[in-house]
Amino acid sequence: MAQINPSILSADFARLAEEARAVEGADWLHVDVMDNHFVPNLTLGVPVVEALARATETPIDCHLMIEEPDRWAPRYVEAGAGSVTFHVEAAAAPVRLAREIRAKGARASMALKPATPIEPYEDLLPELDMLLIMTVEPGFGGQAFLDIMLPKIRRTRELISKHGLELWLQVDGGVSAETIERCADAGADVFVAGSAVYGTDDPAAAVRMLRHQADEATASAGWACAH
Ligand SMILES: O=C(CO)[C@@H](O)[C@H](O)COP(=O)(O)O
Repeated sequence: MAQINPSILSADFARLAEEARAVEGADWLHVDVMDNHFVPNLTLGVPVVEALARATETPIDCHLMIEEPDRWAPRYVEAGAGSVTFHVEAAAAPVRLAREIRAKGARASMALKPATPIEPYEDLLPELDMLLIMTVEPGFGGQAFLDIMLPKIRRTRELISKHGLELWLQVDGGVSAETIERCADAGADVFVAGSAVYGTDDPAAAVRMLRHQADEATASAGWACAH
């Protein structure tokens, strides 16, 4: 079944605990950490992730858009994140970092910005639990989905199949009722959605609707999710 991870970046930051609970039933709560260096925006850090982990039963999927992830990612596992994503463009030693995240008890995930190809990282895939393909330039919610990322999603799904991996394939940016089916058809199985969930009157219903759309598209495409 497709996983839907609402992005807290599109929530009301003055009511974070309430907004986190508004999407219980989602698979993971996606938490965007931005440092104003790796991306031109500043959001939240370790203490807020700790507070969110206490506030909701939904596991935390932490996306680090920061410099020096080798130094910081382990702190987010300690803060309670069940999955930690670092950007390969920022990591000094991605294999060592993925192993450290796993050793500390979280799922290890690596993200690629739109201009970063997957092919140089084929040999790293067995070290990961999830690969995140950004479908917008990281930094802000509410941007338009980049259709030109669909071939990269498709090629990544082929690599996952070729190596027989159970790696999850996440997409993030501009995912909505209008775009989720194309992502699922191309091979994504984990979908981050910010404005398409928190921009509605009923975030929990939006999660269910997106999941249904993704599942239908995956079934027609004929490949099976690893979860
Ligand atoms: O990482 C990011 C942005 O850099 C995302 O997680 C956004 O928060 C997604 O928001 P929408 O594009 O779905 O509104």
